[in-house]
Amino acid sequence: MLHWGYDEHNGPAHWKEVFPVANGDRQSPIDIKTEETNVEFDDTVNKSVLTGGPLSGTYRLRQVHFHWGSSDEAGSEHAVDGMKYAAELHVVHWNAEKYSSFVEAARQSDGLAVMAVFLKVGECNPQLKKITDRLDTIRIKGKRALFTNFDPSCLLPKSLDYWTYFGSLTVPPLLESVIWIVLREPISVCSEQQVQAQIPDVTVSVKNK
Ligand SMILES: COc1cccc(N2C=Cc3cc(S(N)(=O)=O)sc3S2(=O)=O)c1
Ligand SMILES: [Zn+2]
Repeated sequence: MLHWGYDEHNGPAHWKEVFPVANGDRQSPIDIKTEETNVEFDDTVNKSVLTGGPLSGTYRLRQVHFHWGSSDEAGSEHAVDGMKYAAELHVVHWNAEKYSSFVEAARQSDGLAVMAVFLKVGECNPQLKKITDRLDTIRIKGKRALFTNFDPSCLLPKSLDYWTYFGSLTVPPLLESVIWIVLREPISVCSEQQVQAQIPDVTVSVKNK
């Protein structure tokens, strides 16, 4: 396998040939089975509130990127009760309190925290417009768009209910260093905001200056 990808010759079935951690016990993505998961609440106060979530300490924003597929039915990486969404937004952070660099953090079991937000096709999303308007400039895999003062929290849905689990990067190097926070409520994107990338399933990264 020359370089990992999503084709027959270099797709997920082959990744373990170069990244043996693919056979690990906390590989992502997973299919979230809601009937088996409790949304965590801190019930030590008189009304249930989510406090701090699963993270101890603060995780520094590293990058935001999307995953999508060649159809609206199978673009997300995680699934909920077997159902996939049109796309999935990942907001990648690293534990800058405990580790001195992102690459070092990426090798630690509590080094990374990625918030995943599902995208469904519906009304146009004015917040997402800041990114989708720029997708035309990064149609080719590997190209990057630089944004200044981009606050990813503007992309979040109303409810911050989430599922969380200890997992991995979903693409090579597949490091088992990610605390996943998967939001239950999807955000919407309209078809005009979807750029048909020349290579489906390409992951584009948006990096702030
Ligand atoms: C040592 O080089 C490293 C170390 C750690 C991460 C990466 N990266 C490559 C894959 C990858 C996968 C991500 S996902 N889809 O699970 O959110 S985030 C991410 S990355 O940070 O760009 C490169
Ligand atoms: Zn991702």
